[in-house]
Amino acid sequence: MNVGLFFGSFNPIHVGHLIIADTMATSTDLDQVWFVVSPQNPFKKTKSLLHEFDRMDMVERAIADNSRLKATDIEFSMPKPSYTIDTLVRLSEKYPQHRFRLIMGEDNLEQFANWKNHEAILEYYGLYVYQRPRSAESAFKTHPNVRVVEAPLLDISATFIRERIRANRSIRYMVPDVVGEMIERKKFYL
Ligand SMILES: Nc1ncnc2c1ncn2[C@@H]1O[C@H](COP(=O)(O)OP(=O)(O)OP(=O)(O)O)[C@@H](O)[C@H]1O
Ligand SMILES: O=C(O)c1ccc[n+]([C@@H]2O[C@H](COP(=O)([O-])O)[C@@H](O)[C@H]2O)c1
Repeated sequence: MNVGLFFGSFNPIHVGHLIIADTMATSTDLDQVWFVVSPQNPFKKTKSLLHEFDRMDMVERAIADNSRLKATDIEFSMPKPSYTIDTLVRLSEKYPQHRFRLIMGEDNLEQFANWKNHEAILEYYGLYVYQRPRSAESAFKTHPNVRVVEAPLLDISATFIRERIRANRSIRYMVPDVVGEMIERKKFYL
């Protein structure tokens, strides 16, 4: 199977993430998209970052009814901070039957040259890039293993959602109902 990997904190997962993942899974040769939930980075501890198990739980609930979307907690047991190339290698060892690619917003291409072994990521895995509202042109877009995929632009972020919750404002339609209910029940981000 061709599997696209979508990395993130998902604090919480929102419609911006879900629409990209579903668009990638249904308009390319990717058979599935897996959300790779990043653990708490020991160097980047922020008060609003929920425990990794709670973020994973929200992702799993959000995608439960979509057979093309999956989630993995593989980085929870890896040395922190986890480098993307190490996770790609680990996943390829664990699932030799799958071919993994990296899904990335155009904005992340700006820093991509500084990533650990980014040449190996390009050569052995490849990138599926989607447009973002604000991002500069990147030379990586013309690389033979970089594919630009058309997807809707949704200018929404987990930061914006957390701010709305703290201000007691509605986040309806910004996250799936099951995620909104869990956030409310567990009093997350208040
Ligand atoms: N609205 C969106 N549309 C497309 N991609 C997004 C959107 N929001 C975030 N992403 C991308 O999804 C990946 C995971 O995102 P992340 O979990 O950091 O969410 P976030 O909404 O950017 O969070 P935060 O606001 O807390 O930084 C990142 O590569 C990020 O660039
Ligand atoms: O592997 C790397 O060198 C690397 C460097 C910076 C970022 N990343 C990955 O890119 C994603 C977004 O990172 P950040 O720092 O913008 O939250 C996240 O999944 C990181 O693991 C990866």
